[in-house]
Amino acid sequence: MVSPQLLLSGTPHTRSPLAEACQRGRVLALFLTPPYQNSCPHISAVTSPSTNRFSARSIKTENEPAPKSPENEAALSRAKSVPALDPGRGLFRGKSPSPDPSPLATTRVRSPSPKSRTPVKVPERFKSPEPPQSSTRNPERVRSPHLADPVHNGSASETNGTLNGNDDMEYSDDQNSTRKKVVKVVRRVVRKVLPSDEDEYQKPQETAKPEGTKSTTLSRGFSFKHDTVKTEDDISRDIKQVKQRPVSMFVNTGAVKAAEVKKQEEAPLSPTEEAQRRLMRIFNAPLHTDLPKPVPVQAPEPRGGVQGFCSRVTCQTGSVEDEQIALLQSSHAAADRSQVKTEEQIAAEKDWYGSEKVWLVHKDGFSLATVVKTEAGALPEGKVKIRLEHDGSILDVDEDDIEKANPPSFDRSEDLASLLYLNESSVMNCLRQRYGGNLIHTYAGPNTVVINPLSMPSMYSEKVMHMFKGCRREDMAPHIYSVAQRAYRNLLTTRQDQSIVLLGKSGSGKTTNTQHLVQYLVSIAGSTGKIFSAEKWQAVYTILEAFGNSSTSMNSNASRFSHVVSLDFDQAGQVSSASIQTMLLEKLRVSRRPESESTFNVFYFLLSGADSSLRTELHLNHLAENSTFGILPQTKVQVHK
Ligand SMILES: Nc1ncnc2c1ncn2[C@@H]1O[C@H](COP(=O)(O)OP(=O)(O)OP(=O)(O)O)[C@@H](O)[C@H]1O
Repeated sequence: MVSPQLLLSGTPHTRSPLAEACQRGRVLALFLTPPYQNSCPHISAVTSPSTNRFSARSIKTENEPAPKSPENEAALSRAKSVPALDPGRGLFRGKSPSPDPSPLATTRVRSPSPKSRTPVKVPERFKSPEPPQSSTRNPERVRSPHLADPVHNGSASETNGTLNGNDDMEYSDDQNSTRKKVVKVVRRVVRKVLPSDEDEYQKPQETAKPEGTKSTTLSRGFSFKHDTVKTEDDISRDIKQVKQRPVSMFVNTGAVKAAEVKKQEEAPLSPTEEAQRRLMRIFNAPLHTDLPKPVPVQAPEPRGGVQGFCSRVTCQTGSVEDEQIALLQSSHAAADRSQVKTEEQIAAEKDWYGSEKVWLVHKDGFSLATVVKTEAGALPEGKVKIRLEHDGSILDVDEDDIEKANPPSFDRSEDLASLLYLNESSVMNCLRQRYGGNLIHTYAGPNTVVINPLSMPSMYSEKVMHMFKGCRREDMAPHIYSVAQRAYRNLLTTRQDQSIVLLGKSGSGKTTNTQHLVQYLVSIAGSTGKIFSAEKWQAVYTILEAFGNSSTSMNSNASRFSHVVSLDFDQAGQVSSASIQTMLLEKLRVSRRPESESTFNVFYFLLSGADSSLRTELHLNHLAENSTFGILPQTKVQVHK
């Protein structure tokens, strides 16, 4: 299962990559600002461009000054007492946090939007439904204007049926049953002719409606997910989803994916889905047996100079951590060595080129083949004869379906840009070979591709960090720490802003890698007066995650907002302040959450933290026990110093 990829770039900051990234969707960005800059003007480059109209509008609205009103003034005065989330005025700047930071921290990490929110005029049809009218009331008062006249054709009454269910008392039973039948038939026909998303969306609600639950007074054009009475099962299911998260992230995702794959086998796939499945097949396929065996894990001898490997850590103990270091070192050394070829290798490569190896691209991935030479005119134009390597079968295929293969020495190439033949199959083959050897990071020119390992490898530790400290990019194996190191080094040598933008689909590891970047920078650079630390960052992020993360079909702890982290450095190269700006929070999830996905984590945390009297008071006493999330009431408030 797996392998969403993640593209990272650690290049000197310019507006264009960020703007481009933002146009593509949700991104994470990390800015490093040298000492001469007190504020970071680039955040606007992240916030303003967006192709998502809804998001763009909400940002714009939120940033506009609000009209003066008592409420707004109160909000403004509140905002004044809270440090703004300007990049230059970081959360961690200045004094250490007060001993009881929890309420303040929550406010301080808020997106700056509320203080200037413009009241939105809600169109009449989008307003919350009125409470159901009592049947003793005068029907004239509650009747919808659409039903001023008695309706006999059924369809019209269906459109408004839920608005005036009680009004129908004036009809006789016979009329009612006939009407209902007609409504059913019309509804069925309409659904068949015009199957819409909305219908699909409403279907589960109808089936899930518990017996005895009255229809809610909703217009057909808009409905709230929670307007149907939520059963204990629904709530417990949501709780379970969150509970399962820390235990087995990928088992969950895998189960969902497996179910999806089954479904998709029946339905035609979109090009994106098809590409995703092809990717999964490639990464799940066993490694090609003809390829050279992985280089034995052993630390190379430390060498100095520009081309030498920057080896600060030697492996003595043989722990898992050391193995990882040795693996990185040996793969880098092997890549280095591959530039100097022995006579044997040169001869083997000559053979390779002489036999003209190609990749045959097919729907399951690509297969190695050799072009069979034929006489001119023996094959129709545009066709080529090949012999597949794995079973020796001869095929006539389209020229467009083959791509040139690189010699095996390029299989674990550290930089995709250095491949002799740069095509999709060769790139995938290189990534696949590296992934099979536990090497999830690969350079792609100035960028770095990271493949989600779906496990917790020991490639992130202080020891590994130390290995990268002070090194140059060419002396280091590809790693997320080398991205951070390169940005830090550039910052110190050029005194220019640096940015690292993380791109990738949901679940590809943007958040995880941001954590590693921050951790690396703060532990390597240090922090002035310990104002900033990895623990403080983690504490802030815990709160952000509670309010902005939820379980989705792609990721059981998906961030439903974008954020920009800025680190400011002083003359000594230490972190002097940090800030985080959040944007594009998927607020709609509160009122309209997608089927089989949860709402924001904080709701489940609150439920699990409520004591029994509060639960009884709120009629929540039938919910699962407090320990559902492993958060006990007395320990649920954690103060991070
Ligand atoms: N390099 C990695 N090493 C270990 N685990 C990883 C790595 N990258 C991702 N993961 C795991 O994959 C899961 C998803 O990662 P993460 O939440 O960072 O993805 P994301 O891109 O931020 O997703 P979203 O956009 O939905 O928020 C996490 O459980 C994380 O532990």
